[in-house]
Formats: sequence, C-alpha cells, structure tokens
Amino acid sequence: MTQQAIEITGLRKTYAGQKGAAPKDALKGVDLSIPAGSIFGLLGPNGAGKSTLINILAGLVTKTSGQVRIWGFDQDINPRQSRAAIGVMPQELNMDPFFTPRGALEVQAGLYGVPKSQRRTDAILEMIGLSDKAEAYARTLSGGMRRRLLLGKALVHAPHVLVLDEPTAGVDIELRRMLWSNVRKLNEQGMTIILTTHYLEEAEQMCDEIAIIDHGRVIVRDKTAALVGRLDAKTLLFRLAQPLAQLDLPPQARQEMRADGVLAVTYRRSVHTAGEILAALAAAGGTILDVTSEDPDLEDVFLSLTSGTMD
Ligand SMILES: Nc1ncnc2c1ncn2[C@@H]1O[C@H](COP(=O)(O)OP(=O)(O)OP(=O)(O)O)[C@@H](O)[C@H]1O
Repeated sequence: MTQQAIEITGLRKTYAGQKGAAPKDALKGVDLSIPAGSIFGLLGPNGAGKSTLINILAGLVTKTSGQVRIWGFDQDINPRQSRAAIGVMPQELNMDPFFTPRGALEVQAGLYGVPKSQRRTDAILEMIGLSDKAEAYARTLSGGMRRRLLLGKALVHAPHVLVLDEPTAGVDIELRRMLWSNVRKLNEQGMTIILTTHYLEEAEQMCDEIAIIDHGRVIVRDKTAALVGRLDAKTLLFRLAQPLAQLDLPPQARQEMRADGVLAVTYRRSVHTAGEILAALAAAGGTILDVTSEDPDLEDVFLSLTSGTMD
C-alpha cells in the first residue's frame, strides 16, 4: 500500500459567527488522503474552504472535529511531530521589514528547533536565488523575492510535505517558472507537494492528482488525467473550403462558427461517433480542408462540477 503523506477523516470546521452572525460551516466532513511523493492539487472556488483546510494542516486553525494525520502522526496525539513534518508557504507577504533573508531563515530554523549544525541556510538561499540578497533588509526586496523567501522559510526544517497556498497568484512568468522548477526538484527528491491554485492549466500540468472542494466538501478527487478524461465532451474543429448553407447534425451535437472561420462541432462521445459528425458534413456537401480536435480541459471539469463561481 502506498504510504499516505496526509490522512484526513471527517474533518469539520465551524467558525463562530461574529457580531451576531450565524456560525459558518467552512468544512463539512472532509475525507482526503494524499499519497507520499505526489504533487497534489487542491482546487475550489473562492470561499470553498481550501485555506481553512491548509491552515488546519499547518496548525494555524483549530479544527472543530475529525482526524488529521501528517506523515503518520496524529495532530492531536503527536502535535510536535505532525507539525515538523509539514512546511507551508502562505499567501500573504507579511514579513518583518528589518529581517534579512539570512536572518529570517535562521529565526525560522530556530523556531523549529533545527540545531545550528544542521541548518542549510546557504543551500536554501542558493535554491531560492537570494544568495546575493542574503544580507539585504526584507523591506528592500521585491514582491517576487519576498515570495521566494517565503518558500525558503517553509523549507528550513526539511519537511516531508510542502504546502503551497496559491504560490503563483499575481507573479510574473519568470518567477512562476522558477517556483515550478524548484517544486519539481523538491518532489524528485521525495517531498510531497500540495498546492492550491486558481490556474487550472497549472494544476493540469503540475499535479498527479487533484481534489476539488466546494462549499466545504470534497466533491471529486482523482488522477488529473482521469478527471479530465471523465468529461464526455469532444469538439472537432473543421476548416472548410466554403461555408455550408445548412448542416444537419445528430440531435445532441451542436455547432458554432468561430471568429477565425473555423466550424466547431461539439458532441458527447458516449452518444455519437466522430464518423457520424463527418458523415453529416459530407451530406451537407462540405469540403474539409483540415480537421483538428479539442479535448475538454480541467476548466470544463471544474465548471461542470461546481457552481462555476471560480474567478
Ligand atoms: N475566521 C473566520 N471567521 C468566520 N468565517 C470564516 C473565517 N475564515 C474563513 N471563513 C469563512 O469560511 C469559508 C471558507 O473560507 P476559506 O478561506 O477556507 O475558503 P478558500 O477556499 O480558501 O477561499 P479563497 O480561495 O478565497 O481563499 C468562507 O465562507 C469564509 O468566509
């Protein structure tokens, strides 16, 4: 059996309502296991409960009920070991402006009780590309550098599991590339990676498996390819010699003329075959110059499963 990096059972979180507001059930009984060594994506619309889940894993939010095991350690029974097994790169860029990157990494290592002889401050600075800024005050660092420092801070205690909360929101392409190449390297070295992202394409490229959370529940969890494959829709794109006067498609297929003059025909693979679509075009007298196909992507999966409120 694969070892599980994270095992969550029946996890609930109810925030007390503030100023007379009703209590908020942010997590309504989440069961989720994340295999060791994977890159796992946690997706969901705003307010779905992702941050709550991550913050519970990080030990920053107290759960209402349920069980959380990190690297085999129960959070309630072995809080210290479960905490030592995980590192979190948070979203917010708040940091003490008077710390230098070296100072921030050293303080963080101290907080985790990493003995001086075992600290890897120079190696981490090198990895996050801040060796030449090691002694600069944080307030002089750019947003991108601060983010890299946050990644470095999450790594000081060499955790088994690294959680990245929206690591690439609003960052430029170069930083995104650097982050992903670091993440891949860490994963190749055996680190389990959990990431939340709003960029579905990114999740599709990076993650082995994905869970989608909506309204405090895991509504789907599968291998990325299987998730995308689960969608039945298929689109054929035709470039025709001349526009068709009329095209009679099978009843459940639909057509759309795109701005670039390409005719897009979408159908359900479980209902129709590509042959039926081609036959309909031939019957309409269409001369096909070129045909390509479009498979559904994660966005289609996402929209078909959630209320489509992702922004
Ligand atoms: N401290 C809090 N007190 C009360 N309600 C909260 C608190 N933190 C979060 N919530 C509510 O719990 C729900 C889940 O929030 P959470 O931040 O976990 O969602 P999210 O999926 O991370 O969203 P986002 O992508 O916007 O960060 C939301 O309805 C939110 O308003």
